[in-house]
Amino acid sequence: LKVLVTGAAGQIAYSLLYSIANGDVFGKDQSVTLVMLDIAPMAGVLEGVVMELQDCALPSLKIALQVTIYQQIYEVNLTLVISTTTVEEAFADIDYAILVGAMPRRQGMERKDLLKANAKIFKEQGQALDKFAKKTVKVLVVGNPANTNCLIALTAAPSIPKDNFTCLTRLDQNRAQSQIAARLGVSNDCVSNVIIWGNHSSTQYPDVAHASVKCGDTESSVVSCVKDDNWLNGEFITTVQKRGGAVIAARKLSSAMSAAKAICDHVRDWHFGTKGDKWTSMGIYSNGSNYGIKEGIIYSVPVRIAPGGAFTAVTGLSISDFARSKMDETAEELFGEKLMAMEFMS
Ligand SMILES: NC(=O)c1ccc[n+]([C@@H]2O[C@H](COP(=O)([O-])OP(=O)(O)OC[C@H]3O[C@@H](n4cnc5c(N)ncnc54)[C@H](O)[C@@H]3O)[C@@H](O)[C@H]2O)c1
Ligand SMILES: O=C(O)C[C@H](O)C(=O)O
Repeated sequence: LKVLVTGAAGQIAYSLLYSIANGDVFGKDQSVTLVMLDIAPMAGVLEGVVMELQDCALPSLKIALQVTIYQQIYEVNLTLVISTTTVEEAFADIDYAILVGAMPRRQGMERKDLLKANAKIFKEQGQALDKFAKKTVKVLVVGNPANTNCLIALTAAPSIPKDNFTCLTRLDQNRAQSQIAARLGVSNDCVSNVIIWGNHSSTQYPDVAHASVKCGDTESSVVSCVKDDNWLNGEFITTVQKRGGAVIAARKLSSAMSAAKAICDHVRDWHFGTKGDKWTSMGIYSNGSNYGIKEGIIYSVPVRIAPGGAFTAVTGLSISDFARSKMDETAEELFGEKLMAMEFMS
């Protein structure tokens, strides 16, 4: 497997690269060529990250480690990591593109305020995917605003199927799941089937109407266990919607460790599939057939994934009037971002 991580000298990648190299995403027995891309001024930092990866002396490594910085090649553990500063090299024949590289927001900004700065990165990288990547490449867009950047990349890569493009809302799902687990005093893995609808923004709708919690052998609905609709329809939703901002206010930097963990969860599920009747949320291209969401945006919905990566949106879930209005509000924001992106691109 050839796996590209962009923004490889940045703070999310600092956690993410370790997990991939350690076999936590594709398995310990899968050999992976890890391609690390950052912009030329970051080549020195990238070199330091590669040194650290080498110094981890990871035991299970079938991961390819070949390092090419300034034309130097280091061989590590008889395997190869390629680190590069050119887009052509980075995107050649890749199986996964994890597109992290982009400007993060600072305190007081909304994620869509980054569109002007980041849109052109995703146009260029969409074009590179179109030209150099395998046509089966699976693309995960993380850089914000993630949904609209994903749409920009997809539009610039017409030779790659639309279903190969996703954006990250797993961090929101993990946040929602952990809020519920904490409220009920259970461990996080007891809670399942939380849904994130729509945009990775403060209009997203974290929905627990179909979520369940497992205590021992019994599985019950989250709504019946929490027994507090005011909290579920109020503070719970706003906490999840605003969590990214709260982390920025506290850390003066946007989330990185939890973002890297969510990327690993997203890619692992996309690679190996979801289990049984469980689902997960991902931003996917809306073709107009799911839950009345119009065509032409990247909108987060629950999906089930087959081993190997084919996913289908979960259909037939009942949608309350409250949910309907939240789902429409976040779709509307995405159509607004799409218009803005088109202006910046023209
Ligand atoms: N979707 C999510 O859940 C989620 C979560 C956290 C952060 N993010 C977003 O992820 C992005 C990265 O966050 P970070 O904290 O790692 O930022 P960072 O500033 O620490 O790192 C970003 C890296 O990207 C590099 N970069 C910039 N332009 C590039 C290009 N054209 N090609 C390759 N690399 C490029 C920068 O040089 C830098 O090293 C931000 O946009 C942030 O808002 C999204
Ligand atoms: O909030 C941000 O800007 C970073 C990231 O999207 C997050 O949700 O933590």
